[in-house]
Amino acid sequence: MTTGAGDHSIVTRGLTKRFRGGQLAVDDLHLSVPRGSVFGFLGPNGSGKTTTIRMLLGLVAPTQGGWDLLGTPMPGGVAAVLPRVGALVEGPAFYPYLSGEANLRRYDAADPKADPRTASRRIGLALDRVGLAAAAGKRYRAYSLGMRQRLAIAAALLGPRELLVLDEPTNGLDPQGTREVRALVREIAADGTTVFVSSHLLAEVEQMCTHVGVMRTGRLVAQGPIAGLLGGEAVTVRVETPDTAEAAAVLAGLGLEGVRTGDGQAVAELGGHAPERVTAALVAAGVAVRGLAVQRPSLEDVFVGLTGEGFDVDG
Ligand SMILES: Nc1ncnc2c1ncn2[C@@H]1O[C@H](COP(=O)(O)OP(=O)(O)OP(=O)(O)O)[C@@H](O)[C@H]1O
Repeated sequence: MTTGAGDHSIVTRGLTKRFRGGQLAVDDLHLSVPRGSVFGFLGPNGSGKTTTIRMLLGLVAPTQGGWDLLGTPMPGGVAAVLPRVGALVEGPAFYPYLSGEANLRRYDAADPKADPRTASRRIGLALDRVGLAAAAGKRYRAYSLGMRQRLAIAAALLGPRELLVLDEPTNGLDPQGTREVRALVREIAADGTTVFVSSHLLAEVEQMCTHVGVMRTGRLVAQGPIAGLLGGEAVTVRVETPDTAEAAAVLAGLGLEGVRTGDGQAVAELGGHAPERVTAALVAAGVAVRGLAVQRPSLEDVFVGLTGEGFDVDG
């Protein structure tokens, strides 16, 4: 199926960045971020995520390649498009002794494109959107880590946005703050804003995103809907038993594929078989079943399958 530019919030064509020292930070990137998606831009530290985001926002010039934001070729369209894009790349510096609201006022006043006549309304909406309306008058220094990051996201939402770009928004947060930010990202997406969010945490992307692009040393090794990437991996059934040969025979007899044994286990691809039928067949054949587990593929399995390497899942 071919898709028009209007279906995608971000499209890049061979986007490449070589720094002056010769470092190839981003290498021939072809990204397609569908409108309405929560797109997880996943990769270990140093894989080129921030450099890509900086190029997308026109903060650093690519060495090669082109890109569209919201259907408009860049960098020519920067002035027209950027007001419709919210971004959190390096968190804005907030004043500790000012309230959240006063900080947003200062931030907004420093933006020459922002209309001061609508500032109060826009600030109110942004605070409300990130769940800080009740804490708007509190000093920033009294905010929790999660509240601080939500205020930074509010700063990116001081106008109606079609696309929100967040660079590692949960970095440095405590577990509570991380949960708050993840929930907020999902809410913003539910409002219809496309969210492009970078992360080095597989589990986070798996929980928060509909789509993923996987970076490895400057190259995009996979992209697409998470469900599609996971769908390529088999669901397996793992039987713990002293009778591995008998169990394997039962699994093969049921028509399961990829049957293998070892280490007190018989393993096979579950295919379309119901786990309860498999269990019943094993028991009926007199196999001593100590345990039976159905393992669904995770994004980590997909990642390891793609790159042959593990991933720093815990950050
Ligand atoms: N201004 C620069 N000059 C030279 N090299 C740079 C510059 N900025 C980034 N790099 C290098 O480019 C590579 C990609 O860095 P980048 O910050 O884009 O990765 P990242 O995936 O965002 O990682 P992190 O999460 O650690 O920021 C790294 O090897 C980095 O050292």
